[in-house]
Amino acid sequence: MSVHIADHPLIKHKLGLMRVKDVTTKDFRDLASEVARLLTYEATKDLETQKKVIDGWAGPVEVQEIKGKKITIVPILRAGLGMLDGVLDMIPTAKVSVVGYYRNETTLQPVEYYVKMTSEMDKRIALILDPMLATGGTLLATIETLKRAGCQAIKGLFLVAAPEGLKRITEAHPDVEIYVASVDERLNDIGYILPGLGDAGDKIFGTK
Ligand SMILES: O=P(O)(O)OC[C@H]1O[C@H](OP(=O)(O)OP(=O)(O)O)[C@H](O)[C@@H]1O
Ligand SMILES: O=c1cc[nH]c(=O)[nH]1
Ligand SMILES: [Mg+2]
Repeated sequence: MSVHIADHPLIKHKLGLMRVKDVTTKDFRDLASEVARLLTYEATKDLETQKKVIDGWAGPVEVQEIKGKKITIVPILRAGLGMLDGVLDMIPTAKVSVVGYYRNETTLQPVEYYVKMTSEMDKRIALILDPMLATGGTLLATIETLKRAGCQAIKGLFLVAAPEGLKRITEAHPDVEIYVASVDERLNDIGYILPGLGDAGDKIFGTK
């Protein structure tokens, strides 16, 4: 399955708090980070582990360690930065590959303004972070950039997605695994998700 809708009570509760009209910047930021942490737990459930023997306090002991591909976290500027701390709390050794897109307000097309990836993208699992998956244009552009860099294993973590954007992504890239706290009702006529969160970037950075 490529779309995983979170079914955890803590995620539902925290997302509900983020939807409050007058939520403060601090609360929105804290909650974005907390939900990102919980989504990371969901998105890493299928990582393989391998056994190894270490020196424990009472002698040799068999433990498990993560095996295989290393992770690179890919926050999409700017709003994706609001999820980065939460994900790094869970995967502190991950390399971070940053991509920057803003959505043209009239055409809703993504405009790329920054890309800085870590080395050996072909050997890594990419974990894309963005609070919002609306028309899907930004995610589509990000996936294409990652695939061009050789990345073969891609997952994306989102707080809220619109059905229209999800359909677009799953049709174009069925191999990409999407983890989302909520799939909302629809897009409005200016490309915002309803009921959604409003402008997530502005809420995280306190702009507007
Ligand atoms: O699915 P789409 O229709 O492409 O829309 C989603 C994008 O829009 C928002 O970014 P925005 O352009 O507002 O930039 P920002 O993060 O700098 O606020 C959001 O954080 C996504 O990146
Ligand atoms: O609802 C939306 C859609 C795009 N970007 C946002 O921040 N919110
Ligand atoms: Mg924005």
